[in-house]
Amino acid sequence: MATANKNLSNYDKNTIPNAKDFRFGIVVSEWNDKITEGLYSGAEAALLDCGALENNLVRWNVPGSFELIYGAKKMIETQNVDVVIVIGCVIKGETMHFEFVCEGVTQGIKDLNVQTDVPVIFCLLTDNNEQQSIDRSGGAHGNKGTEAAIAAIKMADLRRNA
Ligand SMILES: Nc1c(NC[C@H](O)[C@H](O)[C@H](O)CO)[nH]c(=O)[nH]c1=O
Ligand SMILES: CC(=O)[C@@H](O)COP(=O)(O)O
Repeated sequence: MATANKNLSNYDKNTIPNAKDFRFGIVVSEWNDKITEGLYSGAEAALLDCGALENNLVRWNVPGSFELIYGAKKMIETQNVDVVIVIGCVIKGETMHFEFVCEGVTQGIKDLNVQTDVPVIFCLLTDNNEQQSIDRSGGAHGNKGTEAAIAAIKMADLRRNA
């Protein structure tokens, strides 16, 4: 189902574990910061709405989405978090750079999920234009940051009970 047919901000709190006992790392790319701040706001609001404590949200900024990989790795190594959310927005330009950044981040985050014991949630927009990013960061299609926060709570709970 395409995002256009699914509001990314809809969730039922009755189906989500309480987040009060979990510690969240959130790594945010500064590239396209109007978009990434919108994604972060959606994620933060959902985490707090589901019981997360403000003091248990650890936010770091990195220059661009490619640096999300290293930022997440160091977050895991040093901050005693139960789960990490990486937030970025990659918008296609004139060259193949878009493809390499998107694939690189995808593979790097996948590797962290395989090689570490902390889930890393993939909140990366990979859009053809800025309007698609606006629509998915609190606009017409909701907020992928909200979606990522809910996934983070569920994965932290799975890890705790596994
Ligand atoms: N074009 C975008 C980038 N490019 C920068 C890279 O992510 C990286 O910071 C650089 O290659 C240095 O390592 N980053 C985004 O997050 N979004 C873009 O649209
Ligand atoms: C995804 C990007 O890195 C992008 O901003 C690069 O733009 P361009 O391909 O026009 O150099």
